[in-house]
Amino acid sequence: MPVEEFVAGWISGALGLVLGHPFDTVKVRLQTQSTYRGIMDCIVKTYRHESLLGFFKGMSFPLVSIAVVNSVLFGVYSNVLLALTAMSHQERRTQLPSYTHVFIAGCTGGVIQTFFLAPFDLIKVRLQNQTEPRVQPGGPQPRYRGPVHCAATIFREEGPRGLFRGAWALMLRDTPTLGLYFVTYEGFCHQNTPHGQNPSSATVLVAGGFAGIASWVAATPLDVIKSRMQMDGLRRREYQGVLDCVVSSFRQEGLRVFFRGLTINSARGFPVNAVTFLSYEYLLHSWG
Ligand SMILES: CN(C)C(=N)NCCC[C@H](N)C(=O)O
Repeated sequence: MPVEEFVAGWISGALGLVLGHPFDTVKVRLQTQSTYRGIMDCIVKTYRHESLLGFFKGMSFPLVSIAVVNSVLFGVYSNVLLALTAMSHQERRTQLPSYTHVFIAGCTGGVIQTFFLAPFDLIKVRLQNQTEPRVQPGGPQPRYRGPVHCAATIFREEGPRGLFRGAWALMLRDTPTLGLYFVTYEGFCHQNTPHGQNPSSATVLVAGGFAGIASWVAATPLDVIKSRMQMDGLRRREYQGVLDCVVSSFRQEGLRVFFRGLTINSARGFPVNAVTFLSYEYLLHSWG
């Protein structure tokens, strides 16, 4: 099992995360809180109330975890594709495997990375939704004092299964969309690269960006449900499950609720994944 894909996935995922975390914080707040009138209102209030640091709340954990998650995602994808097509990463650069095999490998990576992502994503969402300004001595203490305290508090108050709250919604969100993610990337690279050559850096950047947009547009409806399921259980349980959350959200807020965060997901998805794929390809090429 080639290890370099896992390491390249680790490094490229961390680079993409730092670039995209402020977008992600605004998105999560728009999806789970009704106090903001829109993206700009959320950005202005967050900056005014919490300074620039407010946009980076909940990032320390994902910086560790996204590296692991991205490592698992790219490593599993690449090795499943190797098993399906008997083509190495380098061979695949010049000879496109079937879209079916790419989709299957992407979905497999999506399922497996969920097990690693679920607890970390839960902690990220819980911390991102804490809108208190930086703690002043004697001021109101936020519920969670940091990622480790958040994990310990969830474990104590909601039990070990509490750390996997929203995991089913996360798996339903990520499995098909990660298949689409890799199909979009591989297809765009193949369509825009002369036969037998490696894609240029510009092609990889644009292909990665489009893959990010395509996957996040498809993922946004379940992304909203996932975030709401993760915030459920903080006080009294509001939802009996994913389907109940979907029906209840639709009944209360209409179809538009499933597209909350779509703009910001798309705006974030392009640069984050352009950087992720470019660094991933660069690292594998340099380790060639
Ligand atoms: C749920 N969806 C759509 C995805 N996970 N798409 C793959 C992009 C992953 C990347 N680390 C990012 O955060 O954009």
